[in-house]
Amino acid sequence: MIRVENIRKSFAGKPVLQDLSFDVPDGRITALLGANGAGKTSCLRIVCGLLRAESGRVLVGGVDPARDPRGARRQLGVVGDREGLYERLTVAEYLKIFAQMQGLVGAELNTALEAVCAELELESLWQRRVAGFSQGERMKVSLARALVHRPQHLILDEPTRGLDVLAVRLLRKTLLRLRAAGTAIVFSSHVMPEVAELSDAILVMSAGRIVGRGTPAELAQQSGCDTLEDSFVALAYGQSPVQPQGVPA
Ligand SMILES: Nc1ncnc2c1ncn2[C@@H]1O[C@H](COP(=O)(O)OP(=O)(O)OP(=O)(O)O)[C@@H](O)[C@H]1O
Repeated sequence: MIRVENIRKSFAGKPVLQDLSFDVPDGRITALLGANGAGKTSCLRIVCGLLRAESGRVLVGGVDPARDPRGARRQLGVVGDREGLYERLTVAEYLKIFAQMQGLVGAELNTALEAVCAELELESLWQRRVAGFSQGERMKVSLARALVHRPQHLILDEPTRGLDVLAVRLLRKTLLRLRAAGTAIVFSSHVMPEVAELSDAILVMSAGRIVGRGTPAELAQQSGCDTLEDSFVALAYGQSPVQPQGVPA
């Protein structure tokens, strides 16, 4: 489980996360849904230990990434907003380095590489250099890097950005398989259908705060709206749904 307790963060005196608290349980997919600049990436970077909160605490499987970044990283897979792929390496070389950095060696290393290659359908890319890969191919490699050490927790920052339908389907299939295996998954997005379809719980973020949480049905109840999009607009911006022309509000 990932636990976020009362985290605060400012940049140049401007608060971007304000007393944020939530849990991401094992075997569940949680979505951070928010407009541009709501604070999703900053929040996920703090959970990964890439950014320090000014106050509050994060626990990843009981480990605080601010105190024990290596311990937390062993339990975390991260698909970030910046890909960090090494263009000159083949997929096999690249994933081997990351698996070794996670402490895998010998037969365990080979088994992990074979498994991730098969699960993410990477066979045809395995011996190719990353330079020149499409967006979908790059996402597969990023996801493979995040999963090669079989982490208990997975964090994805806008994972479907720029992907075509087949790549989105593979990602969705992978996340559902991991959820069934008990992985705690949190992803950020502003794509409503994707969030509605994939997540067990949605955290609506606005200006660094959580302004709604629950399933799409629970958010609809909280906001008095019918659709997730209308619920989001009502909760994040305090606006009523747009009425079709000719229909009184
Ligand atoms: N390193 C930084 N220095 C200064 N300001 C920053 C920095 N990182 C983020 N911010 C600011 O913090 C706020 C939240 O940014 P963040 O990237 O967390 O939002 P987001 O919800 O992920 O947005 P998007 O959907 O556009 O990716 C924004 O106003 C952004 O400009």
